[in-house]
Parts: sequence; structure tokens; C-alpha cells
Amino acid sequence: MRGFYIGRFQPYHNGHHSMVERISEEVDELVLGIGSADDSHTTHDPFTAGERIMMITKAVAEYDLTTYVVPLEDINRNAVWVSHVESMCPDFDVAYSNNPLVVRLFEEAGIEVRQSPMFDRDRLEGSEIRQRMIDDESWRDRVPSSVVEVIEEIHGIKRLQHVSDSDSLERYAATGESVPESLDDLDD
Ligand SMILES: Nc1ncnc2c1ncn2[C@@H]1O[C@H](COP(=O)(O)OP(=O)(O)OP(=O)(O)O)[C@@H](O)[C@H]1O
Ligand SMILES: NC(=O)c1ccc[n+]([C@@H]2O[C@H](COP(=O)(O)O)[C@@H](O)[C@H]2O)c1
Repeated sequence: MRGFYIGRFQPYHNGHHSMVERISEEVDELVLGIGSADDSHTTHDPFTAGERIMMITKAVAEYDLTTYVVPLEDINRNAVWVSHVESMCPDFDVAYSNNPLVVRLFEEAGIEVRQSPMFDRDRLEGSEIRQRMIDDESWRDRVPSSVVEVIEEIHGIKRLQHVSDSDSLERYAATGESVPESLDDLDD
């Protein structure tokens, strides 16, 4: 049996990893879809598809599971999104997601969807982990060690802090408020 699990994985964290471990008890093979593959270099989506492929491929190597990592660009039409996914991926029997839109789209297409409990959600949430990276607070214990290595190799924290500062500058420019000194010397 082959499963499909989609996420943005910005970054791939221990909640995703626990979900994959749980899925590995139910399927022999797993397609991991990297959603919003075309997005990167923003506060919401800092890492490229290639960087996320590295994070996931290295992390799931510890499980006894055949995996296929497939980057999936967003398309501007929910009604045909499942067909888009199917056109890019190996066939699968069951989809895993806790995202209500994803669940609805797969169910409407007649594909079985399984949801899982959220693991330690207070700590294991992408947006919380990205904010901790921006604020120089501890985040390494919330992702697999192989993901720490990839983020360090690509200088991911510096990038995220830079794009976050740029977003803040744009917000100040839009409101006309004066820019705090901490953002004044932002490198281009
Ligand atoms: N701690 C968790 N435990 C179980 N499933 C999770 C956990 N965090 C996310 N998921 C699920 O994994 C899938 C992919 O999630 P996603 O990549 O959006 O992570 P996220 O932590 O929700 O990130 P963000 O805050 O950036 O939206 C979704 O179905 C999501 O509900
Ligand atoms: N129309 C579309 O392109 C469409 C529809 C539903 C989900 N998606 C993508 O699937 C992924 C779902 O992952 P998350 O559960 O992490 O949000 C996201 O990247 C989302 O953009 C895309």
C-alpha cells in the first residue's frame, strides 16, 4: 500500500516526523508532496523546494519506508488541484493531511483521507519555529538533527531574518511610521 502526505514543510519539523513515523506503520511506501514548491524567500515560506527535498530525504532515511519526495507547485484552481497532484506523483491509495481544504478536495475526488492527532502542537508548528529562528531563540530541538544540518548548510537563519526584516521595512513604508534603529542598517 502506498500513501501520500502533503505539507509545505517550512521547515520539516518533529510534528511532521512523528506523523511520518505513524504513517510508516500503515503503508509500505510514502509519497511526500512538498506543497507551494514555487514559494521561497519569504517569512511564511523561507526555504526552496530543493532545500526542503534535502531536509525531508535525510530525515526520513531513518525509517524503514520507501519514500518519493515530489515538489508540487500551487495552481490557482482548487477544483483541479487533486488531478494536478495525481499527474505529478506515483499512484497512491490513501492521503494523509490535517489541512481542512486538502481533506475536502481529496474526499470530493473519492480518495480516502486519514487524519492524525497533532503532536505537541504548542511547540511543533512551522510558524512558531520560524518566529523563534527570527528572534534567535532555541529551535533546534524542534526539528530532526538532519534538518538542523541542512538549515546550517544553506545559512537559512540569516536568510529568514533578512526576509523578515525586509517584510517589516515594507510594512513601515506602507504605514508611514518611522523605522526603528534595529532595521535602519539592513543590508540589501
Ligand atoms: N505537530 C504536528 N503534529 C501532527 N501533524 C502536524 C503537526 N504540525 C503540522 N502537521 C500537519 O502536517 C501537514 C503539513 O503541515 P505544515 O507544513 O503546514 O506545518 P505547520 O506546522 O502547520 O506549519 P505552518 O505554521 O507554517 O503552517 C498538515 O496536515 C498539518 O496539519
Ligand atoms: N489550488 C492549489 O494550488 C492548492 C489547493 C490545496 C492545497 N494546496 C497546497 O497544498 C499544501 C498543503 O500543505 P499544508 O497542509 O502544509 O498547508 C500547501 O502548499 C497548499 O498551498 C494547493
